[in-house]
Amino acid sequence: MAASFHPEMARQPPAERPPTPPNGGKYKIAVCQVAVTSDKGSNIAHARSVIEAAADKGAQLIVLPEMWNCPYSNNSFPIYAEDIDAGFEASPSSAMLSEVACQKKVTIVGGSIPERSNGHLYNTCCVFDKDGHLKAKHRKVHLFDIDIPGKITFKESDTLTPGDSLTIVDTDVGRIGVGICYDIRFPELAMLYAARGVHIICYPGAFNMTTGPLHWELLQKARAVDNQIYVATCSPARDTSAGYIAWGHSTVVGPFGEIVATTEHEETTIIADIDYTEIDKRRLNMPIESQRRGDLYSLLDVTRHASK
Ligand SMILES: NC(=O)CC(=O)C(=O)O
Repeated sequence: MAASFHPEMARQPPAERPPTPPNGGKYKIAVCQVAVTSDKGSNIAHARSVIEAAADKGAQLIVLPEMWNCPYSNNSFPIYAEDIDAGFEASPSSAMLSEVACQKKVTIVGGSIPERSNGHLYNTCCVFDKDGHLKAKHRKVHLFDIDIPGKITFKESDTLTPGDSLTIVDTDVGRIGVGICYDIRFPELAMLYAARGVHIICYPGAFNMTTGPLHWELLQKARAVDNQIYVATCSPARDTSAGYIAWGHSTVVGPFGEIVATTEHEETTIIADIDYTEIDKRRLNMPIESQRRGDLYSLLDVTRHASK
C-alpha cells in the first residue's frame, strides 16, 4: 500500500546541523544501472525487482538513474509524464517506489521521471524514506541544452522547465543532497550542499557518448574532492539502439576522490560500503575549509560554517 504524499513535508528546510547519522555513519549503497525500454509498465516492474534484489543484498540506500521510466527524448517526456502531486494514483512510478521502500525498509533516491505539474514538465527525482513517505522532490535545476556540432545536440528546454530550488533531505542514511545529471557541472550547487552538512550527493544522470568518456568521472571526483563528501551517480544501462545513448559507468566516489565502486555500461547493480567518518577524517587530514581565503574570494552563501 503506497503511503500518501504530503507536499509540505517535502518542503521543510533541513536543520542547520545534520543529525548524527545512525549506525555510526556506515551504510551500504546500491546504484542500480537499469536497462530502460519504451514500455513504461515493464520499466516500473523491472526497477522494482532490481530494488528488491539490492535490498535483499543489504543495501540501505538505493539510487536509480535519470529517466528510468521512459526513453530519454523530448518526444517521450510529455507522453510518459506523471503528476506526482496529484497522489500516487496519478503516478504509478512514484507509487511503486513508495511501496517498495516501505516493504524493504530502504531509503530510495528514485532517479528521475518526467513530471507534469500545472501545465509544465520537469525532470524530477523523488526521495522516499523507509516508510515509503515522499521526503523530497528535486526538479533538475540546470537543463541540458548543449550543441556540439556533429556530435550531440540536445535541448531539454524544448519541453522541460527547470526547477527552482535545491534539495537537501535528512534520512536514516544521512543527509543527502540531490542533483540530476547536468546539475553536476555546477560546482556552486555541490559547495552549497557541503556547506549545509550534506554527507552524500546523489546525481541520477545519463551522460552521453561524447561527454561521458571525458567528463563523467572527472566531474564526480571534482565534486567529491572539492567538498570532501561522497558522490554517487547512477546512469541507465547503455542501449546502442536508443536515440540517446547513455554512457553508463555509474560510480560511487569517496571524500578523498577515491572510486569506491564503479562499473562499465551494461545493466548491473553496484553495491558499496560508505562510511561518513571518512569525511571527518579527510577534513582533518586536509582542512581546506578553514584554509579557504575568504579575504581574497568568496561565494555568497557558500560557507561551511552554516552547518557548524
Ligand atoms: N544529460 C545531461 O543532463 C548531461 C550530460 O549528458 C552532460 O552534461 O554531458
